[in-house]
Amino acid sequence: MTETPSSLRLGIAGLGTVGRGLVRIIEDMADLLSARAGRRIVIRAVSARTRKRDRGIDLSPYAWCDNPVDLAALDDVDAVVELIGGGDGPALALARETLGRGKAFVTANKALIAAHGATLAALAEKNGAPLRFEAAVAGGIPVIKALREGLAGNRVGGLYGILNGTCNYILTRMEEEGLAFDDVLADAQRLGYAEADPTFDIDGIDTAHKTAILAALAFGCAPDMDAVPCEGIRSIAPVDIDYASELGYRIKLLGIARKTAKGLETRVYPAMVPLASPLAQVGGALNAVVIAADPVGQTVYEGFGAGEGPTASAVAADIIDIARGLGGPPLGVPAARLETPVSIPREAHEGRFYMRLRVEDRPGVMADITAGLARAGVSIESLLQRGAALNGGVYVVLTTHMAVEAAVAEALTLFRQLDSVLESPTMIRVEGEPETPA
Ligand SMILES: NC(=O)c1ccc[n+]([C@@H]2O[C@H](COP(=O)([O-])OP(=O)(O)OC[C@H]3O[C@@H](n4cnc5c(N)ncnc54)[C@H](O)[C@@H]3O)[C@@H](O)[C@H]2O)c1
Ligand SMILES: N[C@@H](CCO)C(=O)O
Ligand code: NA
Repeated sequence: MTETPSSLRLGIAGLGTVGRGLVRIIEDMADLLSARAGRRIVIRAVSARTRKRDRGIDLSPYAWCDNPVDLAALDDVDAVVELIGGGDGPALALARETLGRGKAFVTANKALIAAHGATLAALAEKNGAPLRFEAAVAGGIPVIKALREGLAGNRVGGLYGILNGTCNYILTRMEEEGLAFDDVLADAQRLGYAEADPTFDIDGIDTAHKTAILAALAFGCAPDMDAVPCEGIRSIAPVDIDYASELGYRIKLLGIARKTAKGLETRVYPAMVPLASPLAQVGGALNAVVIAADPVGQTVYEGFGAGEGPTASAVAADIIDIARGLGGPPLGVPAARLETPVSIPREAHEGRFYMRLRVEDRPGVMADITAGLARAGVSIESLLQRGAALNGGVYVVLTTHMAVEAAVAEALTLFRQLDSVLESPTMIRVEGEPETPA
């Protein structure tokens, strides 16, 4: 008689959007999951802030822990799933306790992995405990697996990602419906896309967490938030969305990681991407990642990066991997072999730029602007002046050829000193597509 493998017994911490979704998948798809995993996947215990809340799921079959960290010590829990959130606090304590005991740890928490990914990976490896975090980046899109496994036979040149559903949803509705930023944010929060603190979404911090993790997997380094200068979408005005479209672009919040001859550049900023590029087609709450690698070339991944079902499905996939006994270093290479790359500073970034200035409509103003650009060493690609702008003056909109960010910053400083420039100029970076390694 063949022996039936024992079930994989879970403790789940956090029963909010993702936790509830995971309980539903495990209950509703039990047979399919066990067929794929080769053993039953069962929930033994759960933890959340309040026990009584109506979540639309029956928790009565499961043991309850007031303190999520207690899940790790339960004898009938083999793997802990952390769906609380936060870079420190109970999530970190639970990760340390679980991995320290040699048990598997699954999380959707990008803040945690971005801050502590390397030390947790080292702890996991030391104790022979699996550590998985597919849902942490681009939710339901299997992009962690793509980088760690599917593309393992490639050298990555660069990757661009639309990694925050909330921001993409806001930018899309602003463009399509001409709505104000604040009205659309409230809708994204209602739909369960936004972080507990939505400033993490809007100010690009969530995208920076995810970019740091993708960079680590792509380039074999520790996730490093300090190396990801980050700007969000608060300052994106409807007028820039319109000019972008006129110039053949669409504005997207991008997480970027690319290796150049000078080092590794990781950045988060809203950028104009060509309308014909894959990222420009990604609307609403969808996420997408474009990876350029050698020898495979460009690969594109798109899908829902947030929301109950998509995110929980990625957590379920990690659990199945653990049940199957799939191992390997959590960050693709052993923690002891993670490199510390030279990080390209913000001001050394080379690229193309869009600028919009509201200026007085009188002779000589255009000459002042072009003189400022010449003094800073920035070459103009296109320059256009538009009729009356709000509150008097006219808009001058220009794009540059390749320029160094420090030079563009100098030009902007010079513009601010001109009497004819009526408000602080707007600058948005212009991107193409990631490049395969030279
Ligand atoms: N919502 C999404 O679409 C999404 C997508 C990808 C990743 N994530 C990540 O998944 C994680 C969970 O997100 P969410 O949207 O489900 O959050 P949520 O706010 O909906 O749920 C959080 C849960 O954690 C519980 N919790 C909070 N503090 C706790 C504590 N001290 N002890 C025990 N339980 C505690 C809460 O009671 C709640 O059940 C976060 O790391 C988030 O970044 C979310
Ligand atoms: N707040 C995130 C959730 C997914 O990580 C988003 O909007 O994409
Ligand atoms: Na994912």
